[in-house]
Amino acid sequence: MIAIIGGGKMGEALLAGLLATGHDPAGLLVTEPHGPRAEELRTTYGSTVVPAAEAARQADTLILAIKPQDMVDLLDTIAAELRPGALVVSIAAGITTSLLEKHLGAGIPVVRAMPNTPAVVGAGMTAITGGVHTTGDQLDHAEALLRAVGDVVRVPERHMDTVTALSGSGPAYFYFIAETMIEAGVAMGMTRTTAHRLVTRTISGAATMLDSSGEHPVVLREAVTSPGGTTAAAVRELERHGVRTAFADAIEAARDRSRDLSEG
Ligand SMILES: NC(=O)C1=CN([C@@H]2O[C@H](COP(=O)(O)OP(=O)(O)OC[C@H]3O[C@@H](n4cnc5c(N)ncnc54)[C@H](O)[C@@H]3O)[C@@H](O)[C@H]2O)C=CC1
Ligand SMILES: O=C(O)[C@@H]1CCC=N1
Repeated sequence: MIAIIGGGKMGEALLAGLLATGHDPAGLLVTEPHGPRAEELRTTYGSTVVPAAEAARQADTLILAIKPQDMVDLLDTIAAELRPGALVVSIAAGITTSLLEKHLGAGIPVVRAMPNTPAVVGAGMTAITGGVHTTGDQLDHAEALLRAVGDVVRVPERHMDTVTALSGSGPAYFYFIAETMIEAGVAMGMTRTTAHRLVTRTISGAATMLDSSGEHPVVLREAVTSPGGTTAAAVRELERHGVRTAFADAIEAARDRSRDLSEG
C-alpha cells in the first residue's frame, strides 16, 4: 500500500502519475485534510482519503507532500503509527533526512526527494537521496515510484538544496522568462494570443534541442547569434542589465532558503 500525505499540486501529480503507470487504485491512499480538495480527489481519481495516522498504519510506503512548515507536526503524528519496515519519502523543500529520522524515530528508512511541477505532465525531474537507514533496494523502490512522473537522478544529500534551487524552483524561472517575453511582444503591438504561441513554442523548441542535441547551451546560443545581427544586440542588453548575475544570485537565494526551511 502506498499513501500520499498531502493532496495538493505535487501530491495530485504523483497520484495521477502512479495511476497512469498502472498502479492499482486499491493500493493507493491519500491524506488530505481540506474537505473540498479531498472531495475533488475522490471524484477525479476514486481515491480513498484517510487521516494521516490511518495512512501510516496501512502503508508500506508513505510519500509526504505537505509544506515544509507543516512537516514536524505531521512526523510527530505518524511516528508511532508506522508499519514495521515502512519507507518514508518526503518531497518537501529543505527537509533533511536527519530531521525526518529525528522525528520518525530510530531506524526508520527515509528518502528525501525533490521533484518539480512538470511532473503534472509526466515531464518531471526529480533528485533523490537516502537516509542512514535506507537500503539500496528502498532507494530503487523510491526511484521507481518517482519515475511515474518523469526522470530521476540520485545525488548526495549535500546537493539537495542546490537541486531545489535549480530544478525544483527552475520551472518558475522559465515561466518568468515566458511572461516577460510575451509582455514585450504585446508592448510592441502583437496580440497576446500570437505572442503566447510564439514564446511557448520557442521555449519548448529550444528545450527539446538542448535536451536532444547534448550540446552545451553556449554552442546553441552562438548558432542563433549572427555577426552584427539581432540576437547579438539582444544579448548585449541582457549582459548590460546583469541578467547573468541576477540568475546566479536568484539561484543562490533559493538554495539558501531551502537550507533555512529545515530550521523551521
Ligand atoms: N510546487 C512545487 O513546485 C514543488 C513543491 N515541492 C514540495 O512539495 C510539497 C507540497 O507542495 P505543493 O503540492 O506545491 O503544495 P500544496 O499547497 O498544493 O499542497 C499541500 C497539501 O497538503 C495538505 N495538507 C496540509 N497539512 C496536511 C497534513 N497535516 N496532512 C496531510 N495533508 C496536509 C494541504 O491541504 C494541501 O492540499 C512542499 O513541501 C513543497 O516544498 C517539491 C517540488 C516542487
Ligand atoms: O517554492 C518552493 O518552496 C517549492 C520547492 C521547489 C518548488 N517549489
